Amino acid sequence: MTKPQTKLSGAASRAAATRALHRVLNDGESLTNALPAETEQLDGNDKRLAQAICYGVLRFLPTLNRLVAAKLNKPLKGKLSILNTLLLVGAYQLYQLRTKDHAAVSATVEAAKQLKRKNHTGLINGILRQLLREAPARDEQDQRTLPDDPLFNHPRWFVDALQTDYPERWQSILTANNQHPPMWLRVNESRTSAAAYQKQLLEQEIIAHTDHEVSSALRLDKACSVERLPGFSKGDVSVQDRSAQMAGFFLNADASHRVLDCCAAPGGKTLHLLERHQFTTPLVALDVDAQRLERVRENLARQQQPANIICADVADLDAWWDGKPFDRILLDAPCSATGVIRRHPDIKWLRRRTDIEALVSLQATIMDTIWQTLADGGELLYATCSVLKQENQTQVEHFLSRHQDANLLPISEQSATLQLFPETSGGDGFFYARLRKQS
Ligand SMILES: C[S@@+](CC[C@H](N)C(=O)[O-])C[C@H]1O[C@@H](n2cnc3c(N)ncnc32)[C@H](O)[C@@H]1O
Repeated sequence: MTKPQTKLSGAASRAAATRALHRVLNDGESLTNALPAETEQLDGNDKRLAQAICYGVLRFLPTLNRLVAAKLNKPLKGKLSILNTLLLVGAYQLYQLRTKDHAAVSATVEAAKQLKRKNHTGLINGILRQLLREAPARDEQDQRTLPDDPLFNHPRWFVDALQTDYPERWQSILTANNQHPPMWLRVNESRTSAAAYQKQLLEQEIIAHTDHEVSSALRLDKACSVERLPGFSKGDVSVQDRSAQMAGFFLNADASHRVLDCCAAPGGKTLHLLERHQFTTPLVALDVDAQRLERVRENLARQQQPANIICADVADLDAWWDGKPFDRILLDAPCSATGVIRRHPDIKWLRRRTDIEALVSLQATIMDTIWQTLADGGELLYATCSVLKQENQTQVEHFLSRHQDANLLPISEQSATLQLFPETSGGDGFFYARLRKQS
């Protein structure tokens, strides 16, 4: 006889979350890959629960690790390390989810069986019950406050880097990184306005807010599935953070320009450019990653937009460039992604200090190479979703010192370049610099 569905599915979501987290924490895989692979078989609610658990555990990993480690006689290592991950999953639920305590404990114990650790259900049950006994009372939001972490649940190297770069605001950046990001939409302004689409959303009982700076942006009060968004399938609207939407405006393109988007996948910014301009010469969307380029193709098909898609290493000009200069180049560079930790908390544990040096060097190589393909008088928009100066201001300063024919064009009347932080605008951490080639 099959067991009652509720019990089984509750355990399945905890087991799936544990496996996905284990792939991230032990195998170094990204959550973007691991989570869909592990939750494929789950229904909608269980998928959402597994996702919430994974994000939460990654946001508060050091704190949860400490809570669990204090209850273990010896660390759970090697083949038993999956049990440690399961305990993190259990501890997170007890502190931060509204699930009834007994349900959270029993579903997590049941998950141990699904993870083929039947012999350890007693251990899991005992530790979770100990944690529960010692946990503080639930607050008005029905949550328990997790103990503070001196590094705000971030790796030491990153905290050090932020303290150096931003002595005034490093703490608020770290705090913001552990919060849920809002869902932002980009309205296709060639078809409708953000204000008009906001009204359409309201008819579906979806509350959205316009943005004082980014005309295409709408922030949703509550995230929802894209199927609920009117006109999503035909490209009336896309999901894109407000900071990322700025690229489409800062590139300063017009329809007569020959445009290169040289790190284009998965195509969010390419599409925005195509929505904004009916280019007479097809925009070139290039990326080195063939799989990610498939996403560009899908996105273009959804919007029925044309582009010249090229799979190549942008630094290998012989492989892809026809020698015709570009008037505008968007370089949305490969970067540490430290500005989008809210959306990808796994970045905190996957990224290493040494990766930054390698990324800075790759960015410089790409910038130097594509500068050759820019027309005299043309403009390059350099963008990253990083908050580290090395990849941003310092990178641009070094570029300017290497290229006497490059001038920095101010982003606004107030600032030469723009560094956005996750805590200020409700958008992600992003950096923009506009560079013009002398004619
Ligand atoms: C920040 S992502 C781009 C996001 C994209 N612009 C968007 O808005 O959807 C950086 C991209 O750079 C690509 N990339 C990294 N090294 C590259 C290289 N040498 N040549 C071309 N693309 C590269 C990666 O595959 C990745 O898709």
